[in-house]
Amino acid sequence: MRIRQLILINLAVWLFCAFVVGASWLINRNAIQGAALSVFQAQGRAAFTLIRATRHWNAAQGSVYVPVSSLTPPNPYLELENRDITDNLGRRLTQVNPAYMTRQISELLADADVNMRITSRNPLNPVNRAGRWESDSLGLMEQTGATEHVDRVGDQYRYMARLDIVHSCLPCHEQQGYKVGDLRGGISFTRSAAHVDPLVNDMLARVDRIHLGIWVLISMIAGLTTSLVFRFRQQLVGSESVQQALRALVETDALTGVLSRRELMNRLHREVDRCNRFDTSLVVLMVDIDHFKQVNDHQGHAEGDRILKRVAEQLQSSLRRVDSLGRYGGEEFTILLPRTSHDEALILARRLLQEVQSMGDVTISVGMACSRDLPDPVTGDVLLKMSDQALYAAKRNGRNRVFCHRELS
Ligand SMILES: Nc1nc2c(ncn2[C@@H]2O[C@H](COP(=O)(O)OP(=O)(O)OP(=O)(O)O)[C@@H](O)[C@H]2O)c(=O)[nH]1
Repeated sequence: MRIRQLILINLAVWLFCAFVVGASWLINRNAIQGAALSVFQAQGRAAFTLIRATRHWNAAQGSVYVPVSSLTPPNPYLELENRDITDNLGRRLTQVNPAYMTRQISELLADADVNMRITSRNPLNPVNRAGRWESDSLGLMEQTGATEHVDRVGDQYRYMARLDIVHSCLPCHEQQGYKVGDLRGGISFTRSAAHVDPLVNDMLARVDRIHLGIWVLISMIAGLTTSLVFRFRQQLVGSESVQQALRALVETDALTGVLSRRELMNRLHREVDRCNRFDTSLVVLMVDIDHFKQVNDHQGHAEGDRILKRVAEQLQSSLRRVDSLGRYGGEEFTILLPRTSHDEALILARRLLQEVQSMGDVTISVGMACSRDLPDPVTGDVLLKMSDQALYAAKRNGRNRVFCHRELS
C-alpha cells in the first residue's frame, strides 16, 4: 500500500470520527434541550392538574361565596341574578365561579417564578384575552384535538392546557354560543428560561467539554499516526535508496560503469529463454582490447584503466536500449544483441571496431556467435563458448577484426 493511500485512509478515518463526534455533540445538545422542555411540560401538567382539581371542587359546590373585599370585588362579568348576597350576619358576599377563582390564584402567583393565566380567544373579561402564542396554541389544539402544547419562546418556557366547556360552564357561556365539549380556552404557564437554563447550560457545557476532549484525542491520534506514516516513509525511502545503492553495486562494474559479469550472466540467461520461447535471434559479441598488456606496461595501469572506461563508453554509446554491455573480465567485454540477425550484428560489430579504432589509443577484436547458427535449444554457455572461440580466431588472424563463429567450421 502506498504512503499516500495510508495518509488518505488516515484522513478519511479522522474525518469520519470527527463527523461521528460532531453528530453525537449535536444529538446530545438537542436531547438536553428537549429534556429541559419535557421537564417543564411535566411541571406545567402537574400545576394544571392541581388547578383543574380546584376548579372542579368549585363547580361541584354549585355556588361558592366569599366576602366582598378590595381583593375580591364582585365579578362584573358574572351576570347571574344571585351573584351578590347578604348572609345572616349582614356581610356582603359575592359568588366566585371557577374562572374568577382561577384568575385570583394567578394574581397570587404574580411574583412567583411561574406565571399562570386563564385565557381565551373569546373571553368575557377582556383581561383574559389570549396573546399571540396563546391564541396560536389554542388554535393548534382545536385543530389537532391535543390537550396541551409546550414550547420555548425566546427566553421563556410556555405551557398551555385546554379547558373544554362542561355543564357547569353553560350558565355563563351558553349565551356566547358554546356547547358542552367546545374548546373554551386554556390555562397557560410561563416560566423564565433563566430559572431553567443554568442547569441546562451546565449540562450543555459538560457535553461540549466531553466532545471537545474526544475530538482533541482523535485529532492527536490522527496526527500521531500521520507522523508515524511519514517516519515510516522516510525509513522506507532510506532503505530503498540503500537497496538501490546495493543493487547498483552488484549489477554494475565499478571501473567502467557497464554491467557486472554477474548481471551480464543473468541477462544472458533471460535473453536466451526469450529467444528460445519466441524463436528469435540472439547474438553474443565477445570484445577484447588488443595488446592491452602493452598499454599497461608502457603507459601505466592508471592510463590502462582510463582507456578501459573510454572503450566501455564508446561501445555503450553505439548500442540500443535493448542491448546489454557487460565486463566479462579484465579487458574483455560481452555484448548481448536480442532480436538481431547475424548480418545486422556483423554490421554493428564492424562499426564498433572502427569507432574504437578512431579513438586512437587501442583497437579491439570481436568474436561473434548467433543463436540461429547453433542447434536448438540454444544455451547461454554455448553462445559464450562459441563467441569466445570466434574471438580467439580473430586474435589469431591478426586482431582488430571481427570473426564469426560460423566461419570456424
Ligand atoms: N589497467 C587495467 N588493466 C587490466 C585490468 N584488468 C586486466 N588488465 C590487464 O589486461 C592485460 C591483459 O593482457 P593479456 O591477457 O595478455 O592480453 P593482451 O595484452 O591484451 O593481448 P591480446 O589480448 O592477446 O591482444 C593484463 O596485463 C592485465 O593486467 C584492469 O582492470 N585495469
